[in-house]
Amino acid sequence: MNKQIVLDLRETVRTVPGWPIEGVLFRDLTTLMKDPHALRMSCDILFERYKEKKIDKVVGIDARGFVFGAVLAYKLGVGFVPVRKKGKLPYETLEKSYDLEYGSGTLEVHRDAISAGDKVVVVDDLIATGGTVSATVGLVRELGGEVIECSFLIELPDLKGREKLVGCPVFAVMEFDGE
Ligand SMILES: O=P(O)(O)OC[C@H]1O[C@H](OP(=O)(O)OP(=O)(O)O)[C@H](O)[C@@H]1O
Ligand SMILES: Nc1ncnc2[nH]cnc12
Repeated sequence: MNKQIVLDLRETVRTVPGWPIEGVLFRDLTTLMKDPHALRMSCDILFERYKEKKIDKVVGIDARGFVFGAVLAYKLGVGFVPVRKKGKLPYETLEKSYDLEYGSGTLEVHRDAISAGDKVVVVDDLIATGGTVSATVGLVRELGGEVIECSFLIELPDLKGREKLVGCPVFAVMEFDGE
């Protein structure tokens, strides 16, 4: 019988102060990802949460949302849709601009990636100000998709990101304060 591995996932996240700009406490998930038990536990938590929800597609946000989103899609047996930083997708796209904790940007999705009525879960590694995910939810809804929930490994509650997601449930595996 497999020995159960009890692990505090929070301890596998590395904090890097002052990156990419002064004043930011960067929560680095590469240390969680390189730990096989932490990676598996994180992905299993997401799978258990959505396995009965009749999800049609997982939307993952460039770039760190691709890691967890693709695993979730594989485990659910559904398709994966990448929402990418502007200029990376080759076919017809829809785009939205957004602000985040340390900058701004534009996200794109292929216009044919989501069909009207698709039940979608949006996955990213982290929600801070919520700018990135609210732009993503806007793209999914414009294509006729229904966002069942936005799902993260980490929420930074001090930055009040979930307040930007009106009418959209938010789930996070862990929370980290600003200090
Ligand atoms: O809630 P917000 O304030 O919008 O911030 C959260 C976003 O910031 C990070 O991505 P980043 O833009 O640094 O890109 P990366 O995943 O390519 O590193 C993170 O992966 C989220 O996508
Ligand atoms: N503090 C933070 N750590 C990691 N990723 C982020 N994205 C936005 N803010 C972040």
